Amino acid sequence: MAPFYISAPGKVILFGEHAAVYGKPALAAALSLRAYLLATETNDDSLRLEFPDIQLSHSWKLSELPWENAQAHIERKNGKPVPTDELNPEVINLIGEFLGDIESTAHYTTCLCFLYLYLHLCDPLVASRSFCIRSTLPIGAGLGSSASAAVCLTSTLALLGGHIRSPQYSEKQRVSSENPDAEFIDSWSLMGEKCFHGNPSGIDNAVATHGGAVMYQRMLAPDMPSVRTAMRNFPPLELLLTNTKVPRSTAELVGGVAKVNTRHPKTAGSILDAVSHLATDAYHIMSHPSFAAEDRESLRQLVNINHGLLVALGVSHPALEKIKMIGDTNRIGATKLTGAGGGGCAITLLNDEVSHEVLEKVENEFTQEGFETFEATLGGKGVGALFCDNDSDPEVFSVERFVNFSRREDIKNALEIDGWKYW
Ligand SMILES: Nc1ncnc2c1ncn2[C@@H]1O[C@H](COP(=O)(O)OP(=O)(O)OP(=O)(O)O)[C@@H](O)[C@H]1O
Ligand SMILES: C[C@@](O)(CCO)CC(=O)[O-]
Ligand SMILES: [Mg+2]
Repeated sequence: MAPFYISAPGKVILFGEHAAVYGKPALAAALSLRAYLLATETNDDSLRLEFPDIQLSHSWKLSELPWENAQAHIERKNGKPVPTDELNPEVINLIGEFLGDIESTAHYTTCLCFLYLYLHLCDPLVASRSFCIRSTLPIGAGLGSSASAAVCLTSTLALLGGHIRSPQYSEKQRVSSENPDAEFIDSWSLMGEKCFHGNPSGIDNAVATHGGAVMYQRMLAPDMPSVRTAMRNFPPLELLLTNTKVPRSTAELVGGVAKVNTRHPKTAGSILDAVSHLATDAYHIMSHPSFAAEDRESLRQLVNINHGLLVALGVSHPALEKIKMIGDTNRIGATKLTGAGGGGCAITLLNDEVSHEVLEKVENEFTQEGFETFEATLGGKGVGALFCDNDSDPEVFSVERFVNFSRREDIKNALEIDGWKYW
């Protein structure tokens, strides 16, 4: 199969992060920053991962991977592998011996995610390949980078394994609003997210798959499907996205909230219920056909309340509080952490008519603190593919060039081109 790209967006959680893990509703929107995966055939008996964004280059001999042994433990329905509530322990054990030489947690979880999805979705008869991922998203910053990577890996391996068709078929199906291939990608990328952080709600991979903006609610009963409500009239929001650049792990932060919930169940329960109410209120406000100034003011109020509740759960960070303090001092709007917190990004819902001078002053203060602000739009496309055909510029599909891009804008300029098709 000729080289091809898969791309999936990151996300911004507007309301409801962490509460989403406990089955409360949360609102999130696709971000215009994305992950891109280039799949190319190699002429040796290997599967090669080139993930320069996390300084990972790793390969396995295709013939040595336990594909056959794994099949005995994989449930299939109509020939397709069935996702499970928990990671399949037998398959995890089989993978374990192929990860022994990997020390860093980020490398380990990424290789675990790849091998878990490969053994379930791909087919060893697929020629040996190289898989390279690059992101215009900041990694580990609360913008869904793990989910966008998981959706890229899932879509690539499911396409190679014959479990989904290329997206031009889905474009025809969209008329019937059925999109089995996108649902397959969504459900299997959740398995990928489980490799990254154990107990994901599914909101990140849902947005990375389907794009747009959603109210999402995980159902806690096993086998109960989550509820994803597309927000069709997503209102234009003036948002500032600021990265503290403080590294952190979603797995650890989600684990920290679980400890609070175990030690103080009633208190934590009241906090999570309050987040549930504000997320539901925000959904109704954002769904108003005539989204007006008082609606924007109500949303900013809910942003401040949501941030306070996340502080109470212990997932803020002094750098996030610094962003909030600078923003509040200059009255630019309402600021909250987004994603798992503990560092990473904050979003500010800007006040109406904030002057350019004030915004420039604030952004200079952020820069002096070592923070990075992002221009980004919300509500864009979900997972898509770009195939190399006779009319394609071979340079676009050069692994060498793709691996060596050193700036986000180089990736963006090279790949925001015509020809992409979306599931
Ligand atoms: N471009 C990439 N290449 C390889 N691995 C990646 C890439 N982007 C993300 N990852 C994997 O995802 C991990 C970061 O996931 P994590 O869930 O901690 O942060 P996030 O997804 O950016 O934030 P949040 O989950 O709060 O939205 C990285 O350590 C790495 O293992
Ligand atoms: C913190 C969390 O709510 C969002 C992470 O982006 C975890 C999840 O919902 O999977
Ligand atoms: Mg993540």
